[in-house]
Amino acid sequence: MPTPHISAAQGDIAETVLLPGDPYRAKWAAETFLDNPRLVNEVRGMLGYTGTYKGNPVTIHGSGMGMPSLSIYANELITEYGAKTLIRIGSCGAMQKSINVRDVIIGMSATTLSTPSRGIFKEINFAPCADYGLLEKAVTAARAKGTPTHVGNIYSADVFYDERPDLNEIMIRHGILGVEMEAAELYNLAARHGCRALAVLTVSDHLITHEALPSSERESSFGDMVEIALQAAFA
Ligand SMILES: O=P(O)(O)O[C@H]1O[C@H](CO)[C@@H](O)[C@H]1O
Ligand SMILES: O=c1cc[nH]c(=O)[nH]1
Repeated sequence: MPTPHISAAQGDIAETVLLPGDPYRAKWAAETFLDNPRLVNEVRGMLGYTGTYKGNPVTIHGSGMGMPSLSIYANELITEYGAKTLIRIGSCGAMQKSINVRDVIIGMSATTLSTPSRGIFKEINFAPCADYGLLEKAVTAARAKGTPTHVGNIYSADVFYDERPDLNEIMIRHGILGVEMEAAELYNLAARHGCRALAVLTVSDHLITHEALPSSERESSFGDMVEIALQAAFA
């Protein structure tokens, strides 16, 4: 049954869903890595494609930017379309000197100031964490590809233009690898609904060195991340 934000028919969404923030990354990844990709959603321009990877059905669907947006799509994909494995494929800013632009960061856990789940967790400081099986398979796939990869705690921020530089300093001092804006709520929702979730991120810019990936190089750098996510899902 179509939802307020997804017009796909039942059966048009695969149990495995890759979630980039950017709907055009969904289009590019589906057309580059899937066999027979077809458009299954374009409500509000949030593109979703379903195809196969090595014979396995996969949907690649935009999540939009930020946890409230991701929450809408992940909720509908899980509760109305039966998604079981959800892997975010996103960009992030590096927060440690040992990490370089183009490296991959896999989010073992995700620190936040708040999430859309705050209302139900109340006094509980729930620790959003990745599915270990997916994480292990993603690490194996990344090592096999030779992609420089870092695994650990990430920061899912509520704002891109942060007026609190002291927060980043505290995150850096506590070993946070990188900052992005969706993974924590994806992990919360996966825990609530008995799904598997993981965030595989490509470093697009560096909060300490201020280096940034030129837009001309983004696609080729993001390709490793997509392949790592697909291999983790089906290993
Ligand atoms: O590249 P995506 O997947 O959108 O991820 C990152 O980029 C956006 C901010 O520019 C946020 O969504 C952040 O999480
Ligand atoms: O959320 C994000 C994504 C990329 N780079 C950042 O600094 N923040």
